[in-house]
Amino acid sequence: MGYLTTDKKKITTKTFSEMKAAGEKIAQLTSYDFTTAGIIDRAGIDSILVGDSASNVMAGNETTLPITIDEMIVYARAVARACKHCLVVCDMPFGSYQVSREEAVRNAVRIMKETGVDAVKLEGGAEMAGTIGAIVAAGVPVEGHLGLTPQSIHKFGGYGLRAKEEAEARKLLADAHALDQAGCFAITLEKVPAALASQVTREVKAATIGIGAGAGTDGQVLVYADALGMTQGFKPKFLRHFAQMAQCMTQGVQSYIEAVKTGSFPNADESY
Ligand SMILES: Nc1nc(=O)c2c([nH]1)NC[C@@H]1CN(c3ccc(C(=O)N[C@@H](CCC(=O)O)C(=O)O)cc3)CN21
Ligand SMILES: CC(C)C(=O)C(=O)O
Ligand SMILES: [Mg+2]
Repeated sequence: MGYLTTDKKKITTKTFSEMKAAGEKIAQLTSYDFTTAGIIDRAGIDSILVGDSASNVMAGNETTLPITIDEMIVYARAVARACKHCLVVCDMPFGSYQVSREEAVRNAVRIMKETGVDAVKLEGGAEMAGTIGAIVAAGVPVEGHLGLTPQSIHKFGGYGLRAKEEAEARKLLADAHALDQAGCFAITLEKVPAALASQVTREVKAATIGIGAGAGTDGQVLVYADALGMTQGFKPKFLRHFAQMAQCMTQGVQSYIEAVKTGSFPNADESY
């Protein structure tokens, strides 16, 4: 865990269960690079997720499917280096845990060894319980992910609301219990009805972290670039912009251009 530069305690998976028990909400954002993660960590976030949304946000892909474990490791290592306080979780990318239990454990161990993150996260329900159990048994904390699972986009055919029918809701509840029993310390609930997310939250030991899952979960997660208003075309109903970074950056860039073009930058003080 190492020494911290301020008095704020390092957050662990145990802190998550203490926060759940105390009813203290958990705030998680994604991040993929050293500079941004440092700002988010020092701002006091509880957890950073190195999401496979890096595939979209960092690499410009349409989906999360193409990102590789080697790419995730580069992002995760940079984030882990920057974080002194928050719990850092790394998404296992598509293909790195579905083939076999052995390969899943090998890749989870590799992420831990090569990045310095605190935990891994993977998508799926009861069908992943055995894999999750094996990763947890190897000593690696696992966060689950239910509801809208973007790595299965081609199976579902869209990013619509999940588990709105009774049968799907019952399946999600059973999946949540399976993940809980497999030893997940947390479960992401993405784009599901608020009432269902609240029920899962009441019934499982794991801390639930919602995105488009209402206010009843133990915590919330957003892609940082969405939350800070950088991804301007993306505005699902669940998203709130907490800053207008695209506007702010545009103004900064235009000031720079203007200063270069007019010759006001660099001035004498900025020259040798
Ligand atoms: N920038 C970014 N933010 C995310 O939240 C995110 C990613 N990228 N990449 C991976 C997944 C994909 N995610 C998504 C994608 C779409 C919606 C969504 O609600 N889209 C539409 C509605 C689509 C529909 O109803 O079929 C929208 O309203 O924008 C939500 C989460 C969440 N993740
Ligand atoms: C949106 C969150 C939960 C995620 O999985 C990601 O950013 O990859
Ligand atoms: Mg993800």
